[in-house]
Amino acid sequence: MAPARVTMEVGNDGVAIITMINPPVNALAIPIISGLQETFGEATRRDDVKAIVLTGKGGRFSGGFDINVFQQVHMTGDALLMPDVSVELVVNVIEDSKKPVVAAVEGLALGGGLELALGCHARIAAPKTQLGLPELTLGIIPGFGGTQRLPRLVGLSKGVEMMLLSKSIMSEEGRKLGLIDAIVASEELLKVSRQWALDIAAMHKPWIRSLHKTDKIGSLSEAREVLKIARQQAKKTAPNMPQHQVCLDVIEEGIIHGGYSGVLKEAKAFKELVLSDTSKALVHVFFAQRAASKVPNVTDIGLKPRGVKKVAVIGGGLMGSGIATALILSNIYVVLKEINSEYLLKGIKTIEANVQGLVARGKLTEDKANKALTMLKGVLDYSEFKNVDMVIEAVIESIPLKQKIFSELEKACSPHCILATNTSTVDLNIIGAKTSSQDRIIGAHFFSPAHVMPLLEIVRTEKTSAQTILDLMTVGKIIKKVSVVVGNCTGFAVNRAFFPYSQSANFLVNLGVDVFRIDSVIRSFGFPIGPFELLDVAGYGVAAATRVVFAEAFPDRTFTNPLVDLLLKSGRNGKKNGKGLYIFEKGSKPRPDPSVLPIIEESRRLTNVMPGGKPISITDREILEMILFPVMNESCRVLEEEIVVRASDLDIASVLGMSFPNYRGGIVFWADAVGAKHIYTSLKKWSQTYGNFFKPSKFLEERAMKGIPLVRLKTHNLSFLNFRFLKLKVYYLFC
Ligand SMILES: C[C@H](O)CC(=O)SCCNC(=O)CCNC(=O)[C@H](O)C(C)(C)COP(=O)(O)OP(=O)(O)OC[C@H]1O[C@@H](n2cnc3c(N)ncnc32)[C@H](O)[C@@H]1OP(=O)(O)O
Repeated sequence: MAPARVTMEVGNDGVAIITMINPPVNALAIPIISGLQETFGEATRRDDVKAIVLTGKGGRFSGGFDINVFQQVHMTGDALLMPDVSVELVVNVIEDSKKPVVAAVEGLALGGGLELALGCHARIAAPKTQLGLPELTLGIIPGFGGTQRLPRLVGLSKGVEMMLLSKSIMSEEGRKLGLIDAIVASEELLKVSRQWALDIAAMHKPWIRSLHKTDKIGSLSEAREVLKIARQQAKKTAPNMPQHQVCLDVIEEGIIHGGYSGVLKEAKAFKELVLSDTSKALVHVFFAQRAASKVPNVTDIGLKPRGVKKVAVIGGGLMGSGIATALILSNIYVVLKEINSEYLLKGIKTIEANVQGLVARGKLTEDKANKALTMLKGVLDYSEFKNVDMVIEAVIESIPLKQKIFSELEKACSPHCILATNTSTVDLNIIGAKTSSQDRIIGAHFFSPAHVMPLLEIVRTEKTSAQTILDLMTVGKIIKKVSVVVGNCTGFAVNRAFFPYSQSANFLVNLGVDVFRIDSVIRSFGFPIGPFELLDVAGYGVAAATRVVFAEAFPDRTFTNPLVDLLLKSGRNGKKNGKGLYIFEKGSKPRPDPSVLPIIEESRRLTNVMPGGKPISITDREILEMILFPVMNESCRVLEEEIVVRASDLDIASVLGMSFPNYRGGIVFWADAVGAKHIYTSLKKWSQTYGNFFKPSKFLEERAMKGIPLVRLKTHNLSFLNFRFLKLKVYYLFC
């Protein structure tokens, strides 16, 4: 690939076209920043240049500052690796240029990319160009003046909303808001932009320095009110992340003391935040997500994905209908098969309700909803299966039933059809045992609700062909899921690593710890709900079924306890019947139900694990550790058995599949920040008191003893990760 560079071409009309070239997104890498300094310098000096147009090559303006540089800063701790762009380039060179500068924006202008455009004197955009400042998702704030210029162009409330929610807008909305001066067809973009620049030079169009605009900010008291409300909301929605409040402080500085003062404060805060633990974790998650799309011997051997246009889904229950919804929303034809018309109708109604739910929440237009529903057909037999490209089986977790279905599929489908199962636990070799199609059998493990949750766990056996894996990954991309390819074992990667999660929470309850306190500790850590509310929401049936599977697979480390059975016996069914450990009432948040306490007491009496029969005394930190360290312990086994390609795959899977807080980087990243030694010593101590459930794995023991980070797998020679590990401060914070 050619190196990142900036070119300049001066036309006969006296307009210099400065183009950033760094595919695929023209990220502002260091050579691009220095290239901009040089070319702008030259354009300013040259007498034949009257005006300047800034653009990006390849239909994308810029995806922002090069995030790889943040990673280098995290590895070295050296914030000086980041050049001073905000004042030296955007203010001094672009905004204060003696020659007008127009941004010709196409495809996307995000983060630092949009900030460069904001520093220009006008912005011309192609239709459907994505514009946004998503920096907060990386644990930082905009650092090239975006906190000051965006509110001055679009208004304070809108600017705050776009930054705090990292919400992009399209150029059409940008035009209405005043962010974009004109929208023109892609082919006309440069022509119109160069004329616009000449018009500014000739004073036919206004020469606007957005940093000096004040008309859209409102009065000081109005601005303070907007910021106050935003602060309160951010406290609730992002309680453990510093960048939200810092962003608001920086905006306020500019409102009180002027835009330039705001720019200076922003630059300082930006550099501090880059070094924060939150930024380290979120940048790690950014790259973990992209790394998951690269699977050795699948995506790097020159295979081309075969088109998957029509998919059959077997089973219209919760999972099947969710999967069918996800497919039709992305224009893939779905044949939904059920065993009788009553179940089929129920499945179709669920899909319709899923689609209408998205309309009601403003996530889908009525037109698109209607179009999606035309992509769905219900059937009761296999006659439509001849020409489907893929089947996804989503029936109950019964091995004989799944084996029967797969034998039937072999006959009903073409020999090239992909045969996928949505099982969350059952070994794929067992499901395909009665077929001779093992090369095209694959796991497509969706998370509930399948049309909403972003993760697709793709399970391969040693016989699954690379083509089959690639095709399913491609379907994942089309339906906007993040695919993580994992190996075949009980529970695969996510459910396997997390099976101790609810068991350790139950262990604590049986040791005398309050159910609702446990949920609250887990929520404070950053999970959206605690393990017991999750139990109520997911339903006790799921818990009972998976408990058996894991108990059979891992009898040495399973904590069996009677709580779910006791709850069921007392007529509680969780959210399903409105009564579990919590009370569920329409229109209000689930409330802890104190009348459940005698049932919990009964469970404690039956398990009899409390030392001396008395409830243990425990801190919040210990509660968190006793719940998450067993998960890390099992994650170590997943890493050791190479169920995942790389440790960061488990990080992204834990974030997207289990809602592990992304600002803690995922389960393995967080474990390394805590330190293998501390995890190992704690587990060892608990195993001596409470038994094998807590016994540390060999992998963890080895890493703890040798001081090697968990992230490093046998097969990878990633010596720099060791370096990163040494640099990581333990950022094990409770907020
Ligand atoms: C000072 C400033 O205020 C600070 C900043 O600007 S911070 C950066 C702000 N910008 C962002 O957060 C945008 C991040 N990027 C994205 O959201 C998406 O990549 C995108 C919407 C631009 C494109 O998405 P999509 O087309 O699906 O491609 P995607 O696979 O994500 O990215 C393509 C490649 O570009 C890389 N890339 C994207 N944005 C990048 C960036 N800002 N820096 C470095 N690399 C970047 C990705 O890592 C990926 O690399 P790979 O092929 O080696 O894995």
